[in-house]
Amino acid sequence: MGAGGKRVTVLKKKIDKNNRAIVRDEETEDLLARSLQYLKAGYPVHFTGPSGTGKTSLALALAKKRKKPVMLIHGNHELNNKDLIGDFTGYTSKKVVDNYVRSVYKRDESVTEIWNDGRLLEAVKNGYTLVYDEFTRSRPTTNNIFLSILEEGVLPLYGAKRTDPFVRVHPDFACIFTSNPDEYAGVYQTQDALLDRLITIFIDHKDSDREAAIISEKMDISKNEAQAITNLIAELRKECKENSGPSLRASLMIVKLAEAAGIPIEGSNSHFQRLCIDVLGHQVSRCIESNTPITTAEKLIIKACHNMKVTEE
Ligand SMILES: Nc1ncnc2c1ncn2[C@@H]1O[C@H](COP(=O)(O)OP(=O)(O)OP(=O)(O)O)[C@@H](O)[C@H]1O
Repeated sequence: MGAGGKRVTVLKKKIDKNNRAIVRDEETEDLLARSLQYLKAGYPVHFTGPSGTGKTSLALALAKKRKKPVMLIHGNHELNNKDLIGDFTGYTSKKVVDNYVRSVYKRDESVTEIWNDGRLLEAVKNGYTLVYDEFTRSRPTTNNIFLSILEEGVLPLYGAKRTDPFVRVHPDFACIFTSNPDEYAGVYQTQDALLDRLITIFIDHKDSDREAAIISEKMDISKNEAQAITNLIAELRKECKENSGPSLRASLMIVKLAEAAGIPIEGSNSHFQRLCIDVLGHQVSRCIESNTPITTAEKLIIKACHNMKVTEE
């Protein structure tokens, strides 16, 4: 009891759940510091690794460290030079009719095309930090433009009907790429010339202790509950083929959904098991070798739930 007989309530640390900032443990800080040095020296940095390991979050955190405006591009098959460099988007017309002197009627009409800078041109011209997320999803021919930027320091204005054939890259311009190695297969192998010019850092799944520390800091659950969930995920990941399986993203989803539905973090609870199957079932079924992947995945998840232990604080 507190002073005056009143019960003193100890509130858990208030966490802003909408805060998208990453939790920076020592290894993350070190990685960001090294990457910043590479950017400062003029080399583009490329984070590659399995899905959900935090590549995009890291790229954005690194970009923020440069304290320059950040431009974000998502790689996709449809992306083309017009999106990157810019395009004419229409016309403006100006008409002046001069009838001041009654007998004289003068009509002056001009039409101008409206040009809109593409995202890459804007970033290159103004020295922004460009984050090119999942760049291997774009066609290699689209990404070729980066070779001129990185090699010659110019952005060619292909087909832009502009008077200048190119724009010089602003000295403050920097580029951060992310990709998932699974997506290099097939046609994307031809991105090798570009990959050769990047400092590529592999971002793997963190061990369950690091993941638990991130979750307990980001979400309103205890360290031990977070640890129990990341252990469960790590156990399932072991069943998966290399570099696949559920990620930190799945752990975060389970915590968020359990909290929203008032489900306790308890492996023996049937609602918790159901939630885990919904969040993890499909992903686990795709990463294991089995003739009946869905049933096997469900069994593995239930087993991992039964093995789950939340140690007392
Ligand atoms: N250090 C961290 N601190 C807090 N949250 C993190 C951290 N790293 C990753 N996350 C969270 O994990 C989830 C996945 O991160 P992110 O989207 O950056 O991964 P990714 O590797 O880019 O995934 P994908 O390849 O699927 O695009 C996000 O919800 C992100 O907020």
